[in-house]
Amino acid sequence: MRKAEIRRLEVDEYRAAYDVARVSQHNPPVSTSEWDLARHVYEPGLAVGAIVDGAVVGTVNLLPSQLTVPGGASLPMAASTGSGVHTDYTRQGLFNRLKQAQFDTAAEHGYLLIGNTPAQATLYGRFGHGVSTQSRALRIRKHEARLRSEVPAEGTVRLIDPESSLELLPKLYEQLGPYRPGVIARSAHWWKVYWERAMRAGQHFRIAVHSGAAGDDGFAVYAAKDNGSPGPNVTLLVTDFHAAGPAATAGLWRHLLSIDLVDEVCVRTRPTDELVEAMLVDWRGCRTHSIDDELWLRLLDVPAVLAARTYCDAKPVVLEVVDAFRPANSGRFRISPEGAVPTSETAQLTVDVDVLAMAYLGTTKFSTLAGIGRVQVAEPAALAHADRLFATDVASFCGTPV
Ligand SMILES: CC(=O)SCCNC(=O)CCNC(=O)[C@H](O)C(C)(C)COP(=O)(O)OP(=O)(O)OC[C@H]1O[C@@H](n2cnc3c(N)ncnc32)[C@H](O)[C@@H]1OP(=O)(O)O
Repeated sequence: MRKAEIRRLEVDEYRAAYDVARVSQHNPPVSTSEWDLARHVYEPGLAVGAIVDGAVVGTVNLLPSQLTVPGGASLPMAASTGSGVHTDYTRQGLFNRLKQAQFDTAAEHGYLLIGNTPAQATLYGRFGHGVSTQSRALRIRKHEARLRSEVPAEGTVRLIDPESSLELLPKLYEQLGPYRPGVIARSAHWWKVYWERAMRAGQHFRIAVHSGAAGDDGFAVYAAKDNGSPGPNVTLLVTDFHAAGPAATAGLWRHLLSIDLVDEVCVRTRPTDELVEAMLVDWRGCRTHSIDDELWLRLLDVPAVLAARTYCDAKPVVLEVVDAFRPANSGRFRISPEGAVPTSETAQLTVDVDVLAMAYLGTTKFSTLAGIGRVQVAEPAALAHADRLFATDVASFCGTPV
């Protein structure tokens, strides 16, 4: 078997790399018209390829972003996208080598973390990625979904046309800011690749924008799906829903639940602590379809990432982090309400770097992870302290596919 060279890709190799990733996920090669927008997923120096005889046979890529962490800081994060290896080259260690090169590339460009929403849940743990946010998929039966009278009815909702959304949505999303831990920045390129491309593909999206006293403060994107029932009624599938505050959230729900000729409203990703059930006269009108893994994080610089978030009031804990894939990233830290600093004290708790990713945004407790054997516990009392230190006021939520 010919030995592959692993290296950064040149601009004229991006399209071939994009096709490797697409074909590995059973999609046809990109058309020329689609490529015009899809090419924006590539930024100079961030794509890596496995090359055999001058051809790309495997690839990984990064899209610049930022991650909101507890306390409100935004950290430089690169979103991992466009990964794949040609079927005739799989299981020869290429992806292993590509991931090493991807992590080096991200670190050299100053990214502290990599985030992704992977196609396979069994693949990424070995490379140190862990589930850092979870989201809830909901199904609401429209005829049972009368809102309680106490639900805020302040602002207004207007529909905007897809063309105006190209300018308005990116501005509005940015304006919403770091409103929850887990929210990530969407670059101009993200909007081209993920929004403009879907829109230009002819899908009939409707876009509702909520305005409160201070202006636009939330939006929901939805499309009607034939649900096979007799008659004109459809299912509304909400694919993108962001609102910074309770009034905007309530206003957008009010709009979605008021649309005629609808049997049910399905929303793919909402924060796990949003209690839509309690907004309804009939609690059971809203059902959880699933709780899903959402953003997976790979902490590339553990000291910097731990130092960047705030911690709640609790006794300090000495935490050891083991990174088998990037050993220089391992270390021991004293974590207290004042922050996280390296220490040589004896570790009370020890975790792998993917386990730290699960706890980092407050999504999963150390005590839960210890119960399933993912934390080495030298001092049991430290588990409750770690749970409190890493807790967040609101559930982390991303709501952006990458
Ligand atoms: C958005 C995304 O998530 S893209 C990533 C998922 N992409 C796809 O699934 C597309 C189709 N598949 C592929 O392109 C390739 O098979 C990949 C990317 C999944 C793996 O690439 P390969 O070059 O075959 O992986 P490689 O040989 O380096 O194996 C790396 C490690 O992952 C393991 N592995 C490989 N594929 C899988 C898998 N599907 N599930 C679980 N583990 C896997 C290997 O056993 C190996 O483990 P080890 O280091 O402990 O021995």
